[in-house]
Amino acid sequence: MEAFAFHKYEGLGNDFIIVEADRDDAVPAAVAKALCDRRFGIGGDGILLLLPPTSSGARGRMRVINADGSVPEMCGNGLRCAVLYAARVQGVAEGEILFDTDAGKKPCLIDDRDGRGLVTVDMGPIRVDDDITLDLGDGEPWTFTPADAGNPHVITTRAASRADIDAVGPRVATHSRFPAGTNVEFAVYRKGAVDLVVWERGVGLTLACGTGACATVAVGVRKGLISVNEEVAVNLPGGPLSIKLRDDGHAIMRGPARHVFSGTLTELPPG
Ligand SMILES: N[C@H](CCC[C@H](N)C(=O)O)C(=O)O
Repeated sequence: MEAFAFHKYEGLGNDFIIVEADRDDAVPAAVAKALCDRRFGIGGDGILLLLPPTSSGARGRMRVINADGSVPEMCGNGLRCAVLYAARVQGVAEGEILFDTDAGKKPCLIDDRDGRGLVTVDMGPIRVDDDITLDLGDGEPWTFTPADAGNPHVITTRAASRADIDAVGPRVATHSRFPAGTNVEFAVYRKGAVDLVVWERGVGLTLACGTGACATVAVGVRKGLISVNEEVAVNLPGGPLSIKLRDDGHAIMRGPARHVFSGTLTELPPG
C-alpha cells in the first residue's frame, strides 16, 4: 500500500479522518472500518475524502464515509471540518467558501482569525414529513417525525434513558421501514434550545450530529416549538451547535471545527 497523509479533525467531538484524494474511488468497507477503529486504527466516526471541486467557484468537494463503510449523502460536522482544513491549506482565514458535497453545493462562511475555527454553513432546505409510528414489539409504539437534511433522520420527543437510546437507536436506524437506514434523534425541546442525542446511521451513538441538529430544529419549527429565523442552541453531548431555520426554509448551522493531529499511514491497520 502507498503511504498516505491523513488529518484528524473534530466538530464537537464528532471526529473524522481527512484524506485528500484525486478521484472518488470507492473505499472498501473493510478499509473504512480498519481506519476508524479506535484501537487498531486511527480512530474516527468516519472518513472525509477531500476531492477536486465540480462546481465553478467551489474550493473543494467532500465525500463522507461512515465508520461502517457506508456512504451517506451529507455530514454537517464533517463539512465544517473539511472546509476548515481546505481553508487552512489554501490560506483563507475569513470569508465565503463554496464546497461541493453529495447533497449539493453548500455556501460556507469561515472565521478562522487567530485560529478560532468557526464555520457557518447554509445546509440548504430541510424537508419535514408527517409523523410515523413504529411498533418495536416491546411496549408502547414510538412516534417519530421524519426529516431529510440531505441524509435521512427521524426525531422523537419521547423521554428516553441511555438504555432506551442504546436499545431503540440501532433497531430504528436499521428498521425495514427505512430501506436506506436512518439517523435517529432523541430530542427535548426547551425555550430557545434543544437537548439532543443522536444514534447515527452507520456509526452509532456520536457526541454530535450536524445534520441531525438541523433536522431537529426544522421539526421543532413544524411543531410550533421554535420560530422561523430563531437561532437556537442545540445542546449535544459534545457541545452546543447554533442552528437557525431561515424563512426560506434553509437551515443555517454555525459551530467549531478543530485540527487534532496529522500523520502518515504506511500500512493498513488489521481489519
Ligand atoms: N451517519 C450519518 C452521516 C454523518 C452525519 C453527522 N455526523 C453530521 O454531522 O451530520 C448518515 O449516515 O447519514
